[in-house]
Amino acid sequence: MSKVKLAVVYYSMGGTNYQLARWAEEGAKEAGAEVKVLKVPELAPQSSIEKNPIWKAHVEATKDVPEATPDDLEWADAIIFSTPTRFGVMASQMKQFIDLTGGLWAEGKTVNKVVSAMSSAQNSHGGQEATILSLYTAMCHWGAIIAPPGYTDPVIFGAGGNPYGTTVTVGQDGKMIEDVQAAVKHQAKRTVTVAQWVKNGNQ
Ligand SMILES: Cc1cc2nc3c(=O)[nH]c(=O)nc-3n(C[C@H](O)[C@H](O)[C@H](O)COP(=O)(O)O)c2cc1C
Repeated sequence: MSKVKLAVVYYSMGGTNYQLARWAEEGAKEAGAEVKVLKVPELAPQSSIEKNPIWKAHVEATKDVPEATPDDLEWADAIIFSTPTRFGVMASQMKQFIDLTGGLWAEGKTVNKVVSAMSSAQNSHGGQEATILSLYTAMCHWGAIIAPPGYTDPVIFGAGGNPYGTTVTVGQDGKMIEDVQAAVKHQAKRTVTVAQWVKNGNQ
């Protein structure tokens, strides 16, 4: 059986979704996948980043994380997305990245990618599910196979119980107020498992 190739594609301003992406990487590696953690390209003007010390520090801390490209999606059997909730939908940086996959889509190369999504928001009911669904809507157009966690493991109940994908609430100080590490790792393992079925199921 050949190894599942997983791309964890994230956007983060303050580090939350970056941390979710790293936990997903750990979970997927434990499940035997080959993993790339990739950030989507920034769209905000440098002047906005400079005015926000937390944002500026995060950009600096993650400067060595490679930027995601459509080639990475072609490489991947599975993709886990992680994006902050922004006015109830995915961050524009993530949407722009998805919008640049039109060429891959036209060649039929987005079909049967196994996908799953995670998010964070400042309020416990601030639009997390809507954000994940905004990603899953685009995934239907890709012809991707959406692998939500559902309630496939008890850890989900201990992490806010979101069956659409792991989500976490961040306080005013930018720190996560729930412990979702185990839920993220479970979601990553499940994504790899489903991708394994799709990739090797006919062998
Ligand atoms: C422009 C903007 C819009 C946001 N919209 C929402 C929102 O609709 N609901 C919410 O609870 N939090 C909202 N937030 C807070 C972000 O979701 C929160 O800062 C983010 O999840 C932190 O993730 P990060 O550390 O990876 O950047 C918003 C933040 C910004 C900057």
